[in-house]
Amino acid sequence: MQAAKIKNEIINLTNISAEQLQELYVQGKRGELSCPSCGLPVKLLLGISHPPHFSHVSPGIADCSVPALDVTIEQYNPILIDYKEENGFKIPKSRTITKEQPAHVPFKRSTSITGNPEFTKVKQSPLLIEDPYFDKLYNHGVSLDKEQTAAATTIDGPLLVLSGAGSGKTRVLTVRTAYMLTAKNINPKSIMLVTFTAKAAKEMKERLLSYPEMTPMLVNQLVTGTFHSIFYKILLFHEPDKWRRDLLMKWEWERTRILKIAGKEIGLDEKDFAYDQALQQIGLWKNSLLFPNEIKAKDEWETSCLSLYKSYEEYKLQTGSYDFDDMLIGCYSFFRNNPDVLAKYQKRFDYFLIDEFQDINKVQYELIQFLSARTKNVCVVGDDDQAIYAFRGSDPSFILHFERDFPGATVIKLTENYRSSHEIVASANRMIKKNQNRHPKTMKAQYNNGNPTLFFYPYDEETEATMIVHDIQERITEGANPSDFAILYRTHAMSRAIFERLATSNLPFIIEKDADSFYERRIVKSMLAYLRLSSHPEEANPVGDVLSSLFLKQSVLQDMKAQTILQDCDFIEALAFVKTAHPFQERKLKSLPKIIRSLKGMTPAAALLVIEKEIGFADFVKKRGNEGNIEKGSDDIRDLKVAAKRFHSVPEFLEHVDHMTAMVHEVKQLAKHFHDAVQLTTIHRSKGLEYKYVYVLGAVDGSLPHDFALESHRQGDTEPLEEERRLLYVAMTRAKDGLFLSIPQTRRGKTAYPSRFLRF
Ligand SMILES: Nc1ncnc2c1ncn2[C@@H]1O[C@H](COP(=O)(O)OP(=O)(O)OP(=O)(O)O)[C@@H](O)[C@H]1O
Repeated sequence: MQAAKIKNEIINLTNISAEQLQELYVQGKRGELSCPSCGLPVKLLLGISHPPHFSHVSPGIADCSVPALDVTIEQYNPILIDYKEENGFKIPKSRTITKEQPAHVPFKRSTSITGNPEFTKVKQSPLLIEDPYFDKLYNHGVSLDKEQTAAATTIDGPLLVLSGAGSGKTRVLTVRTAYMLTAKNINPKSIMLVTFTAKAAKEMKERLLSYPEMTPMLVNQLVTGTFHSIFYKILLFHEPDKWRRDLLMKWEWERTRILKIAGKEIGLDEKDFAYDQALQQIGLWKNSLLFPNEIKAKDEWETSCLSLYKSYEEYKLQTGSYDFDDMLIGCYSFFRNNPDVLAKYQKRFDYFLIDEFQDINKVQYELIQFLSARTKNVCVVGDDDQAIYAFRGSDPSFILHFERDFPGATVIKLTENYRSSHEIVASANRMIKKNQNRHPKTMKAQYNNGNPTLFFYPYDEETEATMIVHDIQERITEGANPSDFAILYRTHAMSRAIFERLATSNLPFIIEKDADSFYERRIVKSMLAYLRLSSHPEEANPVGDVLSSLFLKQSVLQDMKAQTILQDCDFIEALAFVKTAHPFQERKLKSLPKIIRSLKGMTPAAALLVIEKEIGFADFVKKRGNEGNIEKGSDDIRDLKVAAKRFHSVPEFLEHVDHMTAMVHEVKQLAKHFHDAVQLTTIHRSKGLEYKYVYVLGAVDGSLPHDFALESHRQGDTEPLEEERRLLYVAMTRAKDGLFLSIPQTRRGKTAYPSRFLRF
C-alpha cells in the first residue's frame, strides 16, 4: 500500500521525502498510522528487497487496495522544525508545525551490480596425486583441487601459497601437515606451524585430529601457536627470571597507566589525550623494530608519543616489567646476542608453515628469517588482497617480495573460491583489481545461486539500520537463522544506529568484547556532560567531563567543589568563580552558567548546536588537533547530532543514552550464551570468517575508504587507499549467499557519495 492515514491526514509515499521515511516508520511502530481504506492500524515496511510500503499490522490481513491519492507533501510534515530565538541564536525548538519544507529527496530503490562476467562451472579433478594417504583423505570426505594438492605436497624449499579469499587455505595447511607426518614421515617436533590467532591454532589442531592416522600424541608434538606464544616459550626456557609471568603487563590499563604518569610530566591532559592511540603508535614502532633513538617525529602527535615511548621503555627497564610486543623483540635480541643458541634452533626446526602471511610484521619476519636460514623450508600462506593490519605494523611488502627474499621460491595460486556464490566473487574481483600493489589473480566461484550483489540507498544512518533489521527479520521469517547474518563496518562508531535498532528488536545479536558504547567515547561523553550538567547542576561527575573542553585542568574540580560550599551554589554557578589567571578565559566562564542552564529546555539537536558553537566545543576539538586517531572528534560531534535528531527533549535523549550504554554491557555479557545470533563486527575482526548474508554499512567515500586514507591520497600516498580497498574486499568476500552494500544518501548529516571503490 502506498498510502496511510495519520490523524486526519493522508500520507502518500510517492510524495514523501526519503528523509521522512524513518519518522514514518517510527510512527507506524507507535501505532499512529492507519489504513485509509479500512481504518485498521498499518506500519511502514522499510526494507532492502522491496521499496517502502505500508502494510497492515495484524498478520493475516490482506492489504487493502487503496486508490491512488493525489496528495502533496505539504499535507504532511512530521519532522519539520520550529525555531526560537535564544541568546541571539536561531535554534530549533521542536519538530512540529512549521511552514519550512525539507528538500524533497526521493527514495532510491536498491540496485544490483551489473556487468559481471557470466558464470562458468570449472570442473575440478579431485584427486591428482598417487598417494595412499590422499586416497584415505578422499574417502574421509576431504578432497583437494589441483592447486591445493600442489600446495599441500610441495614440501621442500621456500613456498608461497597465494590463497585467495575462500580458497580453502585451512584445508591446505592441515592436509599439508598431515601429509608431512604420514607420507613423508617428518618428525612433528621439527615442524613449526604459526597462526595469526590462538583460536586458529586450536581449530587447526582439531581439524588435523579429525583426519585419518592423526593421533593426539602425534599432533601435540607439533610446535603450533601464534608468534607470541611460540617465541615466549623460547624466552621462558632460556631466561626464566627475566621473563617471569608476573612481570608481564597483561592489561591495557596497566600500560596506559604508565603512559598517563609520563604524560602528566609533559603536560598532556589525562582525560583528553588519546592514550589508547598512543599505545597503539608505540606498538607499531616496536613491531617495526624502530627504537626511540631512531625515530624522527613527523608532527606534534608523534612528538608526544615518542616522549611517552621513551618514558615507557625506561619504566620497564627500571621495574623489569615487559609487554606483549617485548616477547618478540626480546627473542629477536636474544637470538642476535646468542648465535650458538640460534644455531641449535635452526637445527631443531626443519619446516615452517606460516598462516596469514600478508599480516606479518617486521620483527616476526626477521625471526622467521633467522630460524629458517639453514633449511629455507618456509611455506607461507596468505592473500595479499587481504592485508589489512598496516596500522598495527603489518607490512604486505613481505608477501609481495617473498620471491625476492627467498630466491627460488615456488609460487602456487589458489584461485577457486569455495565459499561465495558467483556474483559475490565476480563483484569482489572487479573491485580489488584496481589495486596496483598486488599479485594479479582472479578468483573463480564454484557455484552460482543467481543472487545479485545489491546496493541499497538509505537516507541516513538511522534508515540504514532500519532497512537492515527489516531485511534480516524478513529472511528469518522465510527460514534463515540469526547466525546466518553479519553486519560489518569500518569503525566501531558506525555501529551506533544498528546497535540501537537491534537492541529494540527481538533479534539475538552479538558484538565484540571490546566494543564500547558510542556514548562513552571521549568526545561524545564530554559533549553529553553539558546536557547532564544542565539537567543535574548539583552533580560533580559531569563537571569532570566538561573541564578539558573548557581548557581547564582536572584539579579545578576540587576548587569548584569548595566554591559550591562557600558560595552555596550548584556546579553550573561555580564555573563563574573559577580563577585561571587569564581574564579572557574567566570572562568566558562567567558567561557559561546562563547558557548551560538553558540547554535543558531545548531539543537535544538544538542543545548540541549551542554546545558546539556558543560554548566553543567545536574550537576545542579543532585545537585538540590530530592525535593520530582515525576517528576524529569532529566526526563524533556529527555522529552525535545524527543520534540526537529523533529525540524531542534532553531528558528523553539522556535516558536513551543511559539505556543504550547499559545495553552494550548487557549484550556483551549475554554474548557467551548466544549460539545463534546476528553478528555485529568491524571488518577487521571478520577476517577469516564466513556468513550466509553480509551487510556492509556506509559504503561511501569518507567511510570506506576512510577520510584519513583519502587525505593521504591527496598528499600523494596511495598505500592507505589500497588498504581500504582490501578492507572492502575482505568484507565482501565474507558472504556466501547474499551481499548487501549500503550507500546512504547522507552521512553525518551531509550528502554522501558512493564509495569510489564501487565504480566499476
Ligand atoms: N577443495 C575443496 N572442495 C570443497 N570445499 C572446499 C575445498 N577447499 C575448501 N573448501 C571449503 O571452502 C570454504 C572456504 O575455505 P577456508 O575458510 O579455508 O578459506 P580461506 O582460504 O581461509 O578463506 P579466507 O582467506 O577468505 O578467510 C570452507 O567452507 C571450506 O570447507
